[in-house]
Amino acid sequence: MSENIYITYHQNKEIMSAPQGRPSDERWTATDAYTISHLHPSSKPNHAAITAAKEHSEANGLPDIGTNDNAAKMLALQCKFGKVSHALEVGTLGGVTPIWLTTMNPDLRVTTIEYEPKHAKVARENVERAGVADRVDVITGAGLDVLPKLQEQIEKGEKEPLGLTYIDADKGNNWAYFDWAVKLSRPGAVIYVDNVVQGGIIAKEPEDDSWRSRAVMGARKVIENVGKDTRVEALVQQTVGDHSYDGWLMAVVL
Ligand SMILES: C[S@@+](CC[C@H](N)C(=O)[O-])C[C@H]1O[C@@H](n2cnc3c(N)ncnc32)[C@H](O)[C@@H]1O
Repeated sequence: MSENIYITYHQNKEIMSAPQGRPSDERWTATDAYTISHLHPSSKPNHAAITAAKEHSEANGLPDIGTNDNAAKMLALQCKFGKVSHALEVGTLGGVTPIWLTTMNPDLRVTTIEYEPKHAKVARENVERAGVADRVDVITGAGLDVLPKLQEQIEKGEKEPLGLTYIDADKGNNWAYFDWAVKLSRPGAVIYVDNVVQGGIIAKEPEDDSWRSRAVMGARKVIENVGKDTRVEALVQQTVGDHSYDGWLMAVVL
C-alpha cells in the first residue's frame, strides 16, 4: 500500500477546500456561473443526473472538493473528440466526473479508483441513479494497489487500453499514477493531472516539510519528470474559476 495515503488525502482536502492565501476573484466565479448556464443549461439531458449526484454526495457528507463543471465537461468532450472507449479516474469522490463522461459518451467505459469506502459507496449509488452503472467500474482501494490489477485486466483483453486518464487523488503519488497511466494507455491517449498550480506557489521549491509543501512537491515532481519523459508531450494550463486559481498538466502519449 502506498505510504501515508489517508493523511495525505486529508492534507489535500485542506488545500482544496480552504484555499487560504490563494488568489480568488468574484469575476472568476461569476464567469463560470454565466458561461456554464449558457453552455450547459438545465435542458441538457444529463443536467438532472449530475445535479442529483452532487446533492446525494452532499447529503451523505462527502467533502466539497469535486471537479468543477467546466473541467468535467472538458474531460467529457476530450473523450468524444478522441473517440475514447476506456477512461481512468484516480480519485472518484462521489462519481460526478464519471457521470459527466459516460452520459456524454454512450460507448465509453470508465474505471475509477477511490480509497475511501464511504466515497466509493456514494459514487456507486450515484452512477446507479444516473443509469450508467453498467459502464462505470468504481473500485475501492488505494490507486497504487489497484493499478496492477487494471493492468492485468487490460492485458487479458477484459478492458481496453486507456484513451484518457484523470489523476485527482493524493498529490504525493502524482508521478507514480502518471507513470502507470502511460503504461496502460494507447498511443494518442491523453492524461490530465489536476491541481498542479495551487495558486501559483509551485514555481518555487518549498523550504519546509508542511502538508502544503508536500502537495507542492507532488506537483513539481510530476512536472519535472514528465518534462524528461520521451513517451509523452505535455504542458501545464493555468486555470481560474469557482475553484480559485489552479491548473492541470495535460500530456499526450506518443
Ligand atoms: C479531489 S477528490 C476527487 C474528485 C473527483 N475526481 C471529481 O471529479 O469530483 C480526491 C479523492 O481522492 C481520494 N483518494 C485519496 N487518496 C487516494 C488514493 N491513494 N487512492 C485512491 N483515491 C484516493 C479521496 O478519498 C477523494 O475522494
